[in-house]
Amino acid sequence: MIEIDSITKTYGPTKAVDAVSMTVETGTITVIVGTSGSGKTTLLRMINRLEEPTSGEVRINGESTLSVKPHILRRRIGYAIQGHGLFPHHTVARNIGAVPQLLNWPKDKISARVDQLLELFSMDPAEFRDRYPAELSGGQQQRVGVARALASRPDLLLMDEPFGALDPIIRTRAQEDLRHIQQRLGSTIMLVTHDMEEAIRLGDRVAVMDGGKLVQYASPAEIIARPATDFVADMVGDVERPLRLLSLIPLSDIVEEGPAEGAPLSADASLREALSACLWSGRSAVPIERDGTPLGRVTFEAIRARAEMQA
Ligand SMILES: Nc1ncnc2c1ncn2[C@@H]1O[C@H](COP(=O)(O)OP(=O)(O)OP(=O)(O)O)[C@@H](O)[C@H]1O
Repeated sequence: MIEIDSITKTYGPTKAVDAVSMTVETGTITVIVGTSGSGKTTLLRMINRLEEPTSGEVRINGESTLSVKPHILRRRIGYAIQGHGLFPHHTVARNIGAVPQLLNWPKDKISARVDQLLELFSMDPAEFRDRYPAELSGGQQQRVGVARALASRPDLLLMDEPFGALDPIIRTRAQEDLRHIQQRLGSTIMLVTHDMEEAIRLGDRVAVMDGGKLVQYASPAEIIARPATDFVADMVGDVERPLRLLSLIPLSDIVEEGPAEGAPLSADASLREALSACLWSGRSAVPIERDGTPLGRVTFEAIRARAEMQA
């Protein structure tokens, strides 16, 4: 559990972060979202002490970060930033293994961990472990950057706009990968973005920052349904509200018996994805499966009925 206790950072007259308190449960994704200059990055960087707080404290599993030397703390906390920050002259394997190596893990354990992470990120180890960053696509570089941050099984992974540089399609894929991997590994992640869509898609909890203050800290559903301030409501935006709500509901909620044509969707996919599939292919229903086993179908009508219920 991460406890952020009334943490403040002032730069001269500017309160970059103003008495923010929040508790993050182990094994969850918390997304910090806000406009430019709202203090997101400063808040994140105070957690691994890349910035020292002016006042307040962060505790990780009960232990104050102030009682741990910053370089030791940063080995225990993964950090991934936009543009990945890979070492250009090191191979993919050496990049991913950088922190385990600092921690003196045995070579074969590092090697096994590198291969496991590459596989998790859908990159064949035989093909990719000896390549250099320049020999990867932008999306692959980003995945290696995240794999590196996860390599030593950190207590916590901090991510600052990790997908900011990716085009929208790769970005969605990268978000799905991260969700999947986070669930597999049970990691605790705090991620900064200015994109509310990303916050809602990824976050178990969403923290909305405005002018250095935490204005709302709640589940995505709560943020959408009951924005605490006009600022939050603006960030959520009214136009896409029904679609955003649909993106929170898994297909398993409304799956029914019966046939449907075409490519199946996973029961964990959202109603929004099923709606897109129906509209894109002109189908009135899509088949649903879980791990390859057919479960039934979701109909366009059922999605519409559910959207009306939510509105
Ligand atoms: N080293 C610094 N010296 C002075 N002021 C700073 C410093 N770092 C940040 N600030 C100020 O603190 C405020 C919050 O900055 P921060 O980078 O945390 O915002 P942000 O929400 O991450 O913004 P962005 O999305 O643009 O990165 C801004 O007003 C910024 O100008």
